[in-house]
Amino acid sequence: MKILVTGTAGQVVRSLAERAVDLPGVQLSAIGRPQLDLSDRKSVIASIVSAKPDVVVSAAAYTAVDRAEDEPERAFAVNVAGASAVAEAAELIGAPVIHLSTDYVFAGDDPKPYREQAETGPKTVYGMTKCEGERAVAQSNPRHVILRTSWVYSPFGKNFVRTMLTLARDRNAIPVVSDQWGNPTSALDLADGILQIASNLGAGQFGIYHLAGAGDTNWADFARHVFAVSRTHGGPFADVTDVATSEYPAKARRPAFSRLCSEKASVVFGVQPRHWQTSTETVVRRLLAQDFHNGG
Ligand SMILES: NC(=O)C1=CN([C@@H]2O[C@H](COP(=O)(O)OP(=O)(O)OC[C@H]3O[C@@H](n4cnc5c(N)ncnc54)[C@H](O)[C@@H]3O)[C@@H](O)[C@H]2O)C=CC1
Repeated sequence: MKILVTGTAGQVVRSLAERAVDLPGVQLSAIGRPQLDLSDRKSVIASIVSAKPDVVVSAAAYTAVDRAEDEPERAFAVNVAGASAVAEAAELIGAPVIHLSTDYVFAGDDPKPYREQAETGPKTVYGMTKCEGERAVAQSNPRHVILRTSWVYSPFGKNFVRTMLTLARDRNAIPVVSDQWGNPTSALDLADGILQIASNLGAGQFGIYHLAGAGDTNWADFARHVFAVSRTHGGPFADVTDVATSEYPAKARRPAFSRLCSEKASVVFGVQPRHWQTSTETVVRRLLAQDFHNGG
């Protein structure tokens, strides 16, 4: 099976590349700028059609949540028109598309874990682009799996776990928001799930799914766990001070509740995400083993 992933540098694509290496019968390739630029429809269609994969994973996106508030046109162009072009290109060659989306499509005011059919109501430009992107993908290719995930971290690129470890090198105490709740998701676990879905995808299974780490937490407790693991392994650690969202202004409003219920993906595809604490341990250990403060 030939899997083509959009983007070459993102956390999810790098995790997919790593996890696919040992999978028999799977050939995974990644394509990003300049050959495939989501803001240039022609480049998207041409590069995907010429690669002729069996499955397309649409992982590249405009992911700068705060910056999107200042440049909505660019964010919409990439996350709606770009995502739509990826799905359309897959449709042209008869391939299904697995498209990554986010908890930001929800308003974030419901403490219960969101199920797939829950009403969307994004509060940020990024969330609006991803929400509209989902609709565009579904319209462009009926053979789609829209996979919403949340709080992604990994040994690669910029993410919360790397940021905490980097900050702890120079500080004894770090203020972290404690009133936003969600499911931290290791991109490595997400990659395993995506590969499992890609290998088992059949008629009747297309649609929207949630796939996030098991268990939930808030950012402050997430940071505490990162430091507990890091300390055990001789890495940097700091005291975490609880901070309210209202004391920590950001351009884009963060959802208070981002919990995703991943039961449907588990029932339909047999995908069982690991507990976030277990996966955090794996990622912290890997970050400590590399030069983590240099951006990965
Ligand atoms: N990082 C997170 O916490 C979460 C991410 N997601 C979604 O998961 C997917 C993957 O996220 P990550 O790997 O964490 O993102 P990332 O920010 O690590 O990587 C994004 C990738 O998209 C590429 N890209 C950006 N603009 C592009 C363009 N115009 N043309 C081609 N490539 C372009 C970048 O070069 C990069 O390789 C995205 O769809 C994102 O919206 C969903 C929920 C949470």
